[in-house]
Amino acid sequence: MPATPAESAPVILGDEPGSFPHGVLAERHPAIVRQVRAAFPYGPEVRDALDALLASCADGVVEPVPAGADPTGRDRERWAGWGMDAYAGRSWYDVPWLWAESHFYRRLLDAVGYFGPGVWQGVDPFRPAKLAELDAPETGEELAALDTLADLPAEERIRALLHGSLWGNRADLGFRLSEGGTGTREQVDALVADDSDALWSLLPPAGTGPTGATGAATPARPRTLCLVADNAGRELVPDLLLVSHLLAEGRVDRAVLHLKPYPYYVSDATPADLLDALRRLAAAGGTAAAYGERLWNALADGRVTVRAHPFSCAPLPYAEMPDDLRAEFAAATVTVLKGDLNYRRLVGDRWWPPTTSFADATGYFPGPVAALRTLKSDVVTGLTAGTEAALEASGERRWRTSGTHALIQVRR
Ligand SMILES: O=P(O)(O)OC[C@@]1(O)O[C@H](CO)[C@@H](O)[C@@H]1O
Repeated sequence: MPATPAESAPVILGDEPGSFPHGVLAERHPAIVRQVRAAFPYGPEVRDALDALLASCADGVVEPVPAGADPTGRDRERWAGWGMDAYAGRSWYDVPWLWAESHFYRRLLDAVGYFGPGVWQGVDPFRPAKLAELDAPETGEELAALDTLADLPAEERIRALLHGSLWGNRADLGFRLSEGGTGTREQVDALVADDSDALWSLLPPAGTGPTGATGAATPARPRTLCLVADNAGRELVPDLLLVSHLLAEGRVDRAVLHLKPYPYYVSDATPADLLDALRRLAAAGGTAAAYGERLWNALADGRVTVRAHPFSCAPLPYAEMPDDLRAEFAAATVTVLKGDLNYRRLVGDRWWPPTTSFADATGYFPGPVAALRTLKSDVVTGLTAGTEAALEASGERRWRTSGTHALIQVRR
């Protein structure tokens, strides 16, 4: 029997040396600052600001967003609403880890002058890394492999596309900084939970209606997929292929792509990254270009829309989402959240017992919801006791954080 979520599951902090969250604050963040410092010929002012952030990573504190720090002038107010007053002046290590990480990316963008005014306004500090990945030979190979999909039976084809999108989540540039590798470490094709049948029951092919939780057919209405994207490049590309395929099969009539309003967690996809991905699909030729063209047309005629909601970069769980976002998700046939960070925000960044029911943890979500995620942090719910025991017995100590395992979880 899965456990029921207890409000008391402790919120994850980064205060325990040797833990994964502590390592992110103490090692990953400084590595990111150094990478950004080397990415562009920033002048002395930016370099000094980056050095100050680097020093702060070791023993600094949360600092309020400077007044007028963004062109809209609303960000300071937003951060106040997101808990800044409670956390300003406290150590990075003593506030919720999710909050500290999000604050780090906001501080980094301030340091590089992203919010301007000035020459660096709007320049994505992670763009060189994102483009290198998009233009890497491996990306070309993955896109060329798409040509062979046509030979597969329809069910296998869509499964391959779903798994491409799922495992594309390993393409997380922040994660690779920590792993110190190229990301080519052998992928253990291990799903710790697989509710893909439930996902397809929500999105059956055209002409067949979706079934409700009881299995009964639900009345026909335009089917809308909300895809809350994660990383750009080698994750966004397979996400787009999946969306294009779902449109082609009439499994969805519309899609809303939720992207980040500004660079975040190194490689999270922004609207500019979407354009780069479409460009890459077009350049690939063959089947990939055809998939890309279909998506281009759907964007042009409004069947696919793009959102970059400020809450997408909020340091809070989705349980605290604002009403306008709640209404959008409520109207969707299903909302698919990609990746590890979205998963943490979906179920709450807490030390849940792994057998906590996913349905209960996401019970607040305003409509059917699915998570496609490789495991890159300690949070996990919805495992059976048997799966948890097998993982613990496997001898693979870092099954929660190494990205070798993945899950497809659905709450209808
Ligand atoms: O959301 P993503 O791209 O799948 O992963 C984000 C990530 O790399 O960053 C966080 C640590 O910084 C963890 O949630 C996770 O390991």
